[in-house]
Amino acid sequence: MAALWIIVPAAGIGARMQSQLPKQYLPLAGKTVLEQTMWVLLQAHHLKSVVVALHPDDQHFQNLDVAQDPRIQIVVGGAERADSVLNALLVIQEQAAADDWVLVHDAARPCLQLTLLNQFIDSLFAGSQGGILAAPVADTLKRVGAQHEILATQDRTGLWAAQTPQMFTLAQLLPALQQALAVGRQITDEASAIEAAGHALKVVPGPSDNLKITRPEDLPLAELILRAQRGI
Ligand SMILES: Nc1ccn([C@@H]2O[C@H](COP(=O)(O)OP(=O)(O)OP(=O)(O)O)[C@@H](O)[C@H]2O)c(=O)n1
Ligand SMILES: C[C@](O)(CO)[C@H](O)COP(=O)(O)O
Repeated sequence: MAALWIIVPAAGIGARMQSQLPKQYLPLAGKTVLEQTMWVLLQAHHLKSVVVALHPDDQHFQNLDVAQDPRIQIVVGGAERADSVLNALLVIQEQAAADDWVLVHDAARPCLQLTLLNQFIDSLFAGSQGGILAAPVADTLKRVGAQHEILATQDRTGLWAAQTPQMFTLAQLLPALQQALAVGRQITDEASAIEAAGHALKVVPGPSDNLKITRPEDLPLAELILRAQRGI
């Protein structure tokens, strides 16, 4: 029976957050951002293990209660998010079965609802095609220059904003990511590598509240979302 491995890229420095602490360790609804994310992921269907990619200098994770969960493994992250994911995949490859699945979810997306996570997993698990959560773009998109001048208004027909989780078979994801990085392709999500490798994938409509905490104003919004979701 195939199993699910989860990768949590958590090795970023959160520069856009402009905070002393890396954003994954900022307080959120009584815990840290990362703990809120891990609380959901550790309840995933078919879960075998969660591999968390940490910054080489991370001194925070070891102090979290969740770090004691025996299903969690730690790997050193890389220079870019894709490098962190690749490092985790190489650890998983040593332990996984050929038909196992890998789900990647950003540490910075703590508002993913458990019911949605497991619906997403169950919708893909019995098939062979991977998939991503995404939401159709709702705003008019402008291409803006360095002086904040409008360069063009982009046609947003058919444009969706990719989120995480993104889930693919290990057999597809590892070689696709290795190949994309080897040729210097700009990889900002796993689907980019899968697309470049010519694999089909499904887009599963995701909610607009599955936000990625990126800038300071995102944290109070995430607090409101989580407290509303969990009744805290
Ligand atoms: N080398 C990196 C860079 C990012 N990430 C992780 O990838 C997720 C999404 O990346 P992003 O929101 O860009 O986080 P940061 O890179 O920390 O933010 P910034 O770009 O503002 O520094 C985050 O959970 C982050 O910790 C990672 O594991 N390894
Ligand atoms: C993976 C991702 O969250 C999908 O939208 C996004 O690409 C991460 O980008 P970042 O610049 O690493 O935050």
